[in-house]
Amino acid sequence: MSQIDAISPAIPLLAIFTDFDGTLVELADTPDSIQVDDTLADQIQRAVTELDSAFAVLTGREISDIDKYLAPLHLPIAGAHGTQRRRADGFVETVDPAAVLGAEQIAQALESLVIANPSLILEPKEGAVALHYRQAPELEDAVRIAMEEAVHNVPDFTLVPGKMVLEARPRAASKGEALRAFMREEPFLGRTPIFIGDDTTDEDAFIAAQDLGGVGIKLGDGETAARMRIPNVASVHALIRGLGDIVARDRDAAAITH
Ligand SMILES: O=P(O)(O)OC[C@H]1O[C@H](O[C@H]2O[C@H](CO)[C@@H](O)[C@H](O)[C@H]2O)[C@H](O)[C@@H](O)[C@@H]1O
Repeated sequence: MSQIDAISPAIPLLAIFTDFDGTLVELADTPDSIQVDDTLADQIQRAVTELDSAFAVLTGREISDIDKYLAPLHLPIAGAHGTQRRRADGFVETVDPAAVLGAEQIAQALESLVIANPSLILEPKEGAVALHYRQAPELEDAVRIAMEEAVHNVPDFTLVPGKMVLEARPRAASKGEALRAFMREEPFLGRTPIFIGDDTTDEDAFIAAQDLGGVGIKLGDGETAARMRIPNVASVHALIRGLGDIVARDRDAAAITH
């Protein structure tokens, strides 16, 4: 083996993108009752360091939510299904005012259904809306009908089904578009993207990662465009640790050889 072979990276320079709920943390009964592993922020920080900060979260939650759960980290994040975006340099893009207004109108239109059915959870976000029926699965059809009506009056919005939730977001925003935007910028530029997710709302980002020469990794069962699968949240944590280990090993090997 030549010296060059000995120090060449075992894997290409990677950019890691990951979903949050159901991927970095287990699903819970309500959005606020998730349990975040005490070591998660440290594990991610190590990967961030080893990957030269090419690590971002693409989530349906708002950016502020992820900051709270992953404190003290302040990662690049696409929030509210790509409606919000904080770049790696910390700059937070302005959310389209039409999206903010549209989401407010949709949330308002759903209020009477939620008042009549307190087991539903309405989660208004900046530029998107989630209506959760995990506590009342029998209301799935009522939720769909109400959401369709609400979105009908706000034409630039579309509905995306998630896990026991129906969400409304602007047609122009998606996790796939967010991944593509990050990949045009440092420190992601030129790297090979990996996106890990568990839900139908992650499909756009699997496709985007694969279009850009990378790979989508789907957690769990279900039809998917992702080329790889991973069984559970614990395996996602192990993968993130493992990728950090490989990069560190390559760097150390290169340092010894030089
Ligand atoms: O894109 P993600 O990071 O996966 O976020 C998707 C949605 O996750 C949250 O809802 C889901 O998780 C809740 C907590 O486990 C669960 O109770 C709910 O049934 C799930 O749909 C979050 O509340 C939403 O805002 C996100 O869009």
